[in-house]
Amino acid sequence: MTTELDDASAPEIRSNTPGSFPYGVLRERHPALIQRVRNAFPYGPEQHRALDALLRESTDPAGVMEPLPAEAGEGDREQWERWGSGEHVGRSWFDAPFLWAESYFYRRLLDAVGYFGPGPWQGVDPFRPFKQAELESPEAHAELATLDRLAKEPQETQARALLHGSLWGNRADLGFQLTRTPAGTTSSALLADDSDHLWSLLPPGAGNTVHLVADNAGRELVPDLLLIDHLLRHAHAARVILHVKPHPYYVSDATPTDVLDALNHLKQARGEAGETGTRLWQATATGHLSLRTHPFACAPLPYASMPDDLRADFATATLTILKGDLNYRRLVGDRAWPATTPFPTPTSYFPSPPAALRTLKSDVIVGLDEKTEHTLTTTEGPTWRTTGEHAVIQVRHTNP
Ligand SMILES: O=P(O)(O)OC[C@@]1(O)O[C@H](CO)[C@@H](O)[C@@H]1O
Repeated sequence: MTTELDDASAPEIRSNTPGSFPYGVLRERHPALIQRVRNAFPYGPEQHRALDALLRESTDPAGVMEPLPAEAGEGDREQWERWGSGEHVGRSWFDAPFLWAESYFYRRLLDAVGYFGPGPWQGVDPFRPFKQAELESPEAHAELATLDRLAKEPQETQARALLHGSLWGNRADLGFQLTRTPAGTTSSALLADDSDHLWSLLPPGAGNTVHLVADNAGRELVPDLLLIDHLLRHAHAARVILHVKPHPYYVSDATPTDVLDALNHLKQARGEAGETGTRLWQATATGHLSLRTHPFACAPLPYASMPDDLRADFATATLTILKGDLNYRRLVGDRAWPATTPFPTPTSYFPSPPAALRTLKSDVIVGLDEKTEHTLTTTEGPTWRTTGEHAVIQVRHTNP
């Protein structure tokens, strides 16, 4: 789905420029993450050796991507071949597309800690302690308590608050927190706000199907579930399909276990939050809310390359809500687009109207007006793209 035009006007982002955001992710964020994972589990010498090797290999600008280990199943290898391992393995981590290198890093990290087994660490999510701590944080409990007050507000106010809760929940991303400096003087701001379009696509009682492609677990997934409950309860959606990752990925990305944790967290809460948890639990039993774990959710590729079965699934949606930074990169393509590129241009291939709810945590951005881009660049320098202080709600409201 990549055209020569894309390559010329919007080259793919790579990590080979010292001082750039992607270079920092490979050189600083990944080593910090490996250290956190080591500290969180009593891994044995085998896992520590594998982590050492991955650290050396992936942070050395002269290092090359090693292949998946021999234990990786035939199916998995074939899948990674389809996703481009033949082209990138054996070459520099820094010269590969940033999206590809990052995704492969997570796949290799899971291997290093024995996630794919066999062995005692098989299936043990190396990021689970961080996700759980976040769910149990005072902030997470305080957020739930505000629901009792919100329930007394008019429905429109509730809808707006829950949409914004889901959007800004994306700031609570554990990977991002590894190297984020405390918020400065800049105030958080929505740089594009198509929320009226979003609601206009979901008239109540129209039997709408909403797909929500989740991002992080914990303090992002909980507000996502609250938004889903609102959509179902007020008939903006007759049915919601929640897409999560089939296995751990990008530190805090949500898996089915995380959905279960979040639902239990809600169900066990008092007041409105508890009632929401019970309703969502019932919605799964009746099929009004269902889960998807397509393998492509962990692919190192943009959605423009999605397989036919996933394309057919998304095509059933009245609206597909894509959460977070990584989904944004995959939706528009991880490319140095001019920031003023209209949002419908790089998303024209998507088989249903897409809505991106994203806080800005990487360089990619489209759909801004010239004045906004100019003001941000002159007042904040290039970091406005990556601090997570800004956000967008962008909707392409037409079918392809
Ligand atoms: O998708 P999310 O959770 O919003 O963000 C993922 C993220 O933290 O990971 C990448 C760097 O590691 C960046 O693209 C982005 O900031």
